[in-house]
Amino acid sequence: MTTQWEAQDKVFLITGGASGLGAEYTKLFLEQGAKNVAVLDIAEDVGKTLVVSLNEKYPGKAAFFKCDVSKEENIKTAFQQVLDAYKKIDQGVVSFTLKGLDHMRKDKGGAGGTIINISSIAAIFRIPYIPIYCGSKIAVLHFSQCLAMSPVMDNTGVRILTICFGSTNTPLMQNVLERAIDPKASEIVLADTENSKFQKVESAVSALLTMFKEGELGSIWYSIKDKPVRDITLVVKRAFDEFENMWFSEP
Ligand SMILES: NC(=O)c1ccc[n+]([C@@H]2O[C@H](COP(=O)([O-])OP(=O)(O)OC[C@H]3O[C@@H](n4cnc5c(N)ncnc54)[C@H](O)[C@@H]3O)[C@@H](O)[C@H]2O)c1
Ligand SMILES: CCCCC[C@H](O)/C=C/[C@H]1C=CC(=O)[C@@H]1CCCCCCC(=O)O
Repeated sequence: MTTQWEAQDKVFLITGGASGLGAEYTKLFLEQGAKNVAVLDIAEDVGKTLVVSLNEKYPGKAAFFKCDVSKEENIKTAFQQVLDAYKKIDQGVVSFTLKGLDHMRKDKGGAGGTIINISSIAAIFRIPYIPIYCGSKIAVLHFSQCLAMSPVMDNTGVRILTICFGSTNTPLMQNVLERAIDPKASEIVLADTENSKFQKVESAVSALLTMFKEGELGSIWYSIKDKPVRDITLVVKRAFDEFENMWFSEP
């Protein structure tokens, strides 16, 4: 029987938590009984407005911390502010893995818990008009995959999970045509955008919750087209095993 993880009484830290999917995870974990949720985001006004509205329903449970996750100093400062406010962080969503891991790992006095990294189908599909985005998303996937391997993670008590979402209806998907790297790409983008079935935000959020409750350390999940979330760890592992076996089989 799979262990069921619960959000009840846990402290969450969510980067990019002011809007889009991050804001929905914030709401989700409060609904699930989180003790506190720290929302980190670069967008101060949006983040503050969100926590004001959440605190009406969950008094004192949500707080906003301004943080640009592309800046190491910002991450350090925001982390310290969250720890000063809540004393610990035991669950985190997205892109702060090494800093988060350092605070959370049991072998360094942390509370253990879960780190969820948000990847994308752009990590496992080759999409020619968004190469930088694809590169960054496979980096998230591979970073998480390597980090979760034995023996490095054996004593940390931290569960690393990764999810690959397909197109999901959030602000990220607005004005996409303007963001293709090349004007020649626009037609392909348009066709792709029209053909691809954007899933509902609720489907992505429900997928994330299932993964949070059931996911094993190092597992990788796939959520597209409003379908039930799937654990794709073995599929990804098989691909990498094949390359590694090619290397090991050479004399
Ligand atoms: N929407 C999709 O189709 C989709 C699909 C797969 C993966 N994803 C991933 O899900 C995550 C959230 O996407 P979304 O669709 O909710 O996007 P979004 O644009 O709606 O929201 C992103 C949030 O991140 C914040 N942010 C941006 N740069 C930041 C920075 N440097 N520091 C701190 N905060 C920053 C923004 O202010 C915003 O609140 C992203 O990692 C995205 O790649 C989205
Ligand atoms: C030029 C954009 C074209 C988008 C159409 C594409 O079929 C959609 C891809 C989304 C599917 C999952 C994602 O993560 C993808 C989200 C893509 C977001 C791309 C942002 C790129 C950027 O602004 O740097």
